[in-house]
Amino acid sequence: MSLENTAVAVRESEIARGAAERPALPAVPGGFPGRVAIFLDLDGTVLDLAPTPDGVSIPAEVVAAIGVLAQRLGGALAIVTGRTLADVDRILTPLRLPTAALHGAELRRCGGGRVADAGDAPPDRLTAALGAFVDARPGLALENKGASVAVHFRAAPERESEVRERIGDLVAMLAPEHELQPGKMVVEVRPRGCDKGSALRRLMSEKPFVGRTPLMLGDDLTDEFAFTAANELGGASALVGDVTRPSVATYRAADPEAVRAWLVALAASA
Ligand SMILES: O=P(O)(O)OC[C@H]1O[C@H](O[C@H]2O[C@H](CO)[C@@H](O)[C@H](O)[C@H]2O)[C@H](O)[C@@H](O)[C@@H]1O
Repeated sequence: MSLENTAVAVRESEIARGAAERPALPAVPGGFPGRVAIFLDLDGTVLDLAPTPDGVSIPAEVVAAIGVLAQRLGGALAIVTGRTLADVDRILTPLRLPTAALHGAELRRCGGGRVADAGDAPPDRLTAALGAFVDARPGLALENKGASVAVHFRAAPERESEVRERIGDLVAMLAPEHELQPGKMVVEVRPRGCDKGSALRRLMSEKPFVGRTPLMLGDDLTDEFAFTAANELGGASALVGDVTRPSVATYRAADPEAVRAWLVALAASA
C-alpha cells in the first residue's frame, strides 16, 4: 500500500483515553480518508531527551528517512516545535523542511519561502529579570530564543515550583502580552496566542498540506494544541512516551526510539 493512499481513522471513543488503552501507532498509517500529511515534534518525540538543549542528536539514517518521506508526501511533512528555526535546521541538516518553530511564532512554509514571524520578543526587562533569577540559582539555565525564552530546571528539579511561581509573577508584571508554556523540566514564555495548534492549522491551509489528512506526533503538553487541531481536521495524533496524563491523542508510541524506527520503516515501505 503506498503512503499516498493510506491513512488512519480518528475514533471519537479514543479521545481522552488513558495511555494504556490508546492503540499503538500503526506500522503503516492505514485508514486515513485521504492523503496524509505528517507533523513531527522534535524533543521527546523524534529526539531522545538530553541533559541540555544542545545535547541532542539524531542518527543520519533517520534524517534521511524524514527526507524520503517529505519527498514522497510532496512536501507535506512539517516540524512543529518549541525550538528556533535555526536549531531545527542545525539538528536536521541538510533538510530544510516546512517548520512551525517557537510554538508557531516562526513559520517556514513549504519550499523554504517566506518566514512569518508572528510574535514579538518578550521585553528586555523580563529577559533581564529572568537572567538575574537564573544566575542566582545553580542548576537553572536560561535559553533565549528571541520570540520565546525558556528557563530550564532539569539540573535542579527541586526548584520546579519556585521557577513556575516566579516566572508566572514576572510575566504577569512585565510581559502580559506573553504567556507561560510549561514543558518537560522547562517553563517557557511565548507570545500570547502562538501555539502549535494554530501553527498546524495555518500550515494545513496551504499547499501542499491543504486537502490532506494530518497526523501529528508529539510528547509534551504543548503538543496537545496540535493534537486537537489534527483531530478536528479529521486526522489523528500520537502521544509519545510513557505518559499517563490525560491527552486527546488517538494513538501512542512507546518512546522516541519507536518513532525513529516507525519513520525509517515508513520510508522504506514502497
Ligand atoms: O517542541 P519540542 O520540539 O518538543 O521542543 C520543546 C523544547 O525542547 C528543548 O527542551 C527540552 O529538550 C532538552 C533536550 O532534550 C531538555 O534538556 C529540556 O529539559 C527539555 O525541556 C528546547 O531546549 C526548548 O527550547 C524547546 O521548547
